[in-house]
Amino acid sequence: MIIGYVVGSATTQEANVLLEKKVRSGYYVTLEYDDEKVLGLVTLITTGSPLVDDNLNDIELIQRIKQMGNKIPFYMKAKVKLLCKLDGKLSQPDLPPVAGTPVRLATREELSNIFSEGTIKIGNLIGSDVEVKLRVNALTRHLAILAATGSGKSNTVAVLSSRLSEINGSVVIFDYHGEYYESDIKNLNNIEPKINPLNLTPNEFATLLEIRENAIIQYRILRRAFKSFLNEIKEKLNQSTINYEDLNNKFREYIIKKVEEVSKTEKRKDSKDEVINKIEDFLDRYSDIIDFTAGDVIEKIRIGKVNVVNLSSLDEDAIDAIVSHYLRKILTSRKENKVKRKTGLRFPVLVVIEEAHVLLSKDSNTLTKLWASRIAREGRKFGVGLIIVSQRPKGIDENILSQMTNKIILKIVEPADKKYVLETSDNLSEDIVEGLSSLDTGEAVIVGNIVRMPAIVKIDKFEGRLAGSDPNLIEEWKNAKEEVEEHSDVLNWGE
Ligand SMILES: Nc1ncnc2c1ncn2[C@@H]1O[C@H](COP(=O)(O)OP(=O)(O)OP(=O)(O)O)[C@@H](O)[C@H]1O
Repeated sequence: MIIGYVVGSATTQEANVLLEKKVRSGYYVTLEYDDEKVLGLVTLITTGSPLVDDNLNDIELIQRIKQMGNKIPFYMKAKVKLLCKLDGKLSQPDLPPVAGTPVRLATREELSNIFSEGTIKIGNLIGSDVEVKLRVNALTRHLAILAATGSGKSNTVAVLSSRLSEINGSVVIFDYHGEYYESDIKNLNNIEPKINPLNLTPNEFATLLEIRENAIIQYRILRRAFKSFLNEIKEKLNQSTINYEDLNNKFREYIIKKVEEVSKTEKRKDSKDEVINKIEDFLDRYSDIIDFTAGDVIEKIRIGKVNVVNLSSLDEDAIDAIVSHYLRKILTSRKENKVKRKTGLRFPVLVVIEEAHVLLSKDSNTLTKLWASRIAREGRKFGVGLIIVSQRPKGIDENILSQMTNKIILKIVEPADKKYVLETSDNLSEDIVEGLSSLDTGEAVIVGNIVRMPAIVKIDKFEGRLAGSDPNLIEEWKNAKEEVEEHSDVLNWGE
């Protein structure tokens, strides 16, 4: 069905179309010219009138035209981004369309050949029943899910991760707000956020204490003390002269005693004191995640599951400690498996980091950012993919965001966010980014190797229940009031 004709000047990237049928931005069209069929994407719709144009300043003239019962003539135009030739290879158009070239809505078959070739369905092209299926193997080149608050990030994560688990995928979600932990996502595997010091290397423990390797004396003291502690404990455990619960209660005392011992040969006392302060501080802040009875984090990750680490009860520093520890263990364990085959994590993992503008902030050096950067650089070779989620893209570290080859971008309104997303993406164009403000909830632009062409998609609604959604205040007040009235003899909340 012809919807209009090319007018004015055009390039191999873009053409303007005078419409005779109504369409909305996000629709796909085809143009046949130069013996080729070219796929286009409507990125902007404008209207105007040859009679009542911007120069008209006389309101009475309009009123008189309306009073004579005449309709004011108007036109609708579409800006069309030329995507590719429908030649199987989806190559770039060699020539622009000339004025008068007819423009048709792309057919279901034309669109299915491009967008329905992937492995897992994420939704449908906007305004159509053409399924959009993602090419899952491309996820090792990482993915960013970006959107303003309330636009559908969590829904997208839930749909994506549950469908990945249905094809035996292994996803680890660091659940910042506890939304997935209590949800009814299929194949859910909840993991308690614990770290067992016996599974830490001295370097890891130093990193958790934020003792950097360039703090040479402190690092040396801690490294010696922790190694000596590990050797002694492992010996006692072999002789079963100590139990794990006891360790949980006496860890602080044991490790500080070791620091005192190894520091005897050190000239500078202040370094020892600094190390003890960092240990005290660490255990004051992280005591609820240190657990000698906890197994190795890698052993808790299951294949074909959505492995959710509930971080909602922890503060930002503890979250950083846990997430960085997991990232480090996952990357090193996958490397181990690649080299030794028989040991280490035996399957690829996709790791979802929410609140990426906090944990991967461009303005701070979190422990998580250190390892997320390594995974962004090296993870592809070892089957570790990052999926970062944020409602404030401009707060994310530029190097990390620019390595997220794939993007699912829902509604973004803030100009600074849009500009930053455009600057850190080499597969997004200005006109597509401009259109982000007009997306409705659950509508997204998907770009990168996970799709063959930029896709404007209505993401499927997650069938299950996600926790963490906004509380129903009226409902909760009503229930609480009824409870007080029912038990007024024992309860006197808020009276
Ligand atoms: N694809 C969709 N189809 C229909 N409704 C959707 C879709 N995605 C999200 N919603 C609805 O929009 C609301 C917000 O969704 P969601 O919590 O996923 O957004 P969010 O960006 O994660 O929000 P926040 O930033 O607050 O976490 C929810 O009520 C959800 O049901």
